Amino acid sequence: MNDLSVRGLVKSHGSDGPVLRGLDLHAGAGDLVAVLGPSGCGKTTLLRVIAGFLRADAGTVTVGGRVLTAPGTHVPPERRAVGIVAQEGALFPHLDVARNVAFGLTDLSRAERRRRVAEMLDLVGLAEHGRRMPHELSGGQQQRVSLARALAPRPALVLLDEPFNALDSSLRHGLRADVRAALRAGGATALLVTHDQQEALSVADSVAVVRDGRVVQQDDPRRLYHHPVDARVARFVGDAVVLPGTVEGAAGDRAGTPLGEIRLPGDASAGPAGPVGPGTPVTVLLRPEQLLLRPPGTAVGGTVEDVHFYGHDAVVTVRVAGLERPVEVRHAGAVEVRPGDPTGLVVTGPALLCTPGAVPEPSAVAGAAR
Ligand SMILES: Nc1ncnc2c1ncn2[C@@H]1O[C@H](COP(=O)(O)OP(=O)(O)OP(=O)(O)O)[C@@H](O)[C@H]1O
Repeated sequence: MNDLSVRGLVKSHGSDGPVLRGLDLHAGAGDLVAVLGPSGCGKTTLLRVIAGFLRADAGTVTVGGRVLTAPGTHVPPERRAVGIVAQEGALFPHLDVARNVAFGLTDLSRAERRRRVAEMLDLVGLAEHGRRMPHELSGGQQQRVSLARALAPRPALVLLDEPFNALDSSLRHGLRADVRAALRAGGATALLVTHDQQEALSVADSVAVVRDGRVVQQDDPRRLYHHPVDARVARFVGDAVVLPGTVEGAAGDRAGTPLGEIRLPGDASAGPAGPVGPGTPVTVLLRPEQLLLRPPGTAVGGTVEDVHFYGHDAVVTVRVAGLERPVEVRHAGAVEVRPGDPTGLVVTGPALLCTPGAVPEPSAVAGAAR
């Protein structure tokens, strides 16, 4: 079984401090794991170490129990059985599509090679394009060929480095789903590097969030979104509404906030600063979709400041007494309110996170910067 295990990986480029600082990551056999992190956090460095293009300073990489990188061990890239899909396809421009896909199939007979190429082109929906040259293909088609080429030699692991980056958003959406389906059908374990959280959440079986050269949380997409380990992860994988609050109730399981009383998540009473008792100031995070508009006078009152219509939904910003900045409400369906209208607001479900202490500046952030 081709599971990938990365343990304690350390890597510096030259004399600068390490880019990878003891990174741990796991991908089950056949899983697609997204590596998500901001630009410069070390995602490409991680892929290059796993592919064997870079030597690690410390740590191990194993695939299916086979040690590829470890102290004193460095299997060369061509012997790792790792397929790579680069940012812009990187097809050989002088070879047609079929020859590009056949490139790594040197061990097969001519007939077997032809069969495998046809199978791979079929898998990525390009069965009729074998004789085309790369420059005769769209960007999305080139990425499909690149995936077919990577999968053709039946690699144990496929590494995809921001493969949809150069494509426009309508194309990205369709290609993501096709790539995911092709990877599943091909049965390879895959690591997809991206800085796009929607991409990570929508295609991956699990998402590893990288920060400062380490994986700070690896979880399935739903758990990551609903149970982030800290506020930075919460705000990196989605928009957040940040509110000041005060713990209430003998059990310390609720917080009073300018948006009313909010239930705290299960483990909130033992935050990083220790047990949080009644009266303690806290910072409460919600997802914008937890806020609902209600008729004025029936809930916490506010004033509509702005309405941004996006077709499938609208974002309504509402000013509420006690909050320095307006909150954003994601509203599905017809939007009846206009700037200046009074409105009511309710919070559904428990807080996403609760941390002891006052809200860091700015004090109410909706759609936090990533
Ligand atoms: N060959 C190199 N020599 C020196 N520094 C490097 C080298 N390659 C990368 N770096 C540095 O290492 C850090 C991590 O780079 P890396 O490309 O791994 O990040 P990334 O997360 O993939 O970024 P991006 O999303 O922008 O591609 C950056 O600060 C980068 O400048």
